[in-house]
Amino acid sequence: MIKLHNLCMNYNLEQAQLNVLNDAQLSIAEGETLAIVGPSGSGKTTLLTLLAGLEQPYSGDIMLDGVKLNELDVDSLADIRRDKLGIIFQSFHLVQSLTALGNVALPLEIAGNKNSYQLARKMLDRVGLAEREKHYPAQLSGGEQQRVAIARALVHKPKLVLADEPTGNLDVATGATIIELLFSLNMDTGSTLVLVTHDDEVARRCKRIVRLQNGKLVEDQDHAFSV
Ligand SMILES: Nc1ncnc2c1ncn2[C@@H]1O[C@H](COP(=O)(O)OP(=O)(O)OP(=O)(O)O)[C@@H](O)[C@H]1O
Repeated sequence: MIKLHNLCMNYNLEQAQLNVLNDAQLSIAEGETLAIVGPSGSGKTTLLTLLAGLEQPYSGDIMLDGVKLNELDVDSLADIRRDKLGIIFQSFHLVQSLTALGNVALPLEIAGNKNSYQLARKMLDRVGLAEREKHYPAQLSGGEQQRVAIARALVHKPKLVLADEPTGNLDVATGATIIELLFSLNMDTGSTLVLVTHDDEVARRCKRIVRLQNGKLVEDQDHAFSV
């Protein structure tokens, strides 16, 4: 489903170049759950941004279902995001002027789905927020906002879900609930899940763990998937 081939990503600093990814290789099969771990600044978010087609690599290929994202223009990348991707960020990224229901319905509205509000309502119910559909993000707690964000990311049943530190802004107990919800919904939809995390326990919930080390992706061979 996903194949990274000789992926390189550099950022230009004032006097030098920062090589964040250096010939990184990775294959992810359909339906897999994969955690990306590594020290702060190792390039985890950069990698997720590339997988989402939000940035272009310096060189190398990012293939999603056989299509090279690095050869597409911004409009085609936006189409792929709309049709195939669900993205969950650490800081929720909800639209503040829309209600919880409006936020969840948004991806379906954009795709022209005629049942968008009906499906969004069902999804809000699934994340336990049916009673809060008319509330705006500012009226919800961090954990509730992240539940809305997860509902929004999954409502159109994307093939690929990308989550960047989804519990990073939440307390431990709320974070654990959010992770349970994310894995349970992911199991329902059968989507591929790529998750960036600093939390070993969260990483161990995934079928595979891949470590970013000096710009390369190294599979954690000791990780025995036991869920
Ligand atoms: N737009 C940018 N311009 C210049 N440097 C950048 C840019 N984006 C990221 N970087 C640098 O690239 C490196 C990798 O950043 P990235 O955010 O991908 O790391 P990370 O592993 O996700 O870190 P953390 O765990 O702290 O979130 C860092 O040194 C960062 O400062």
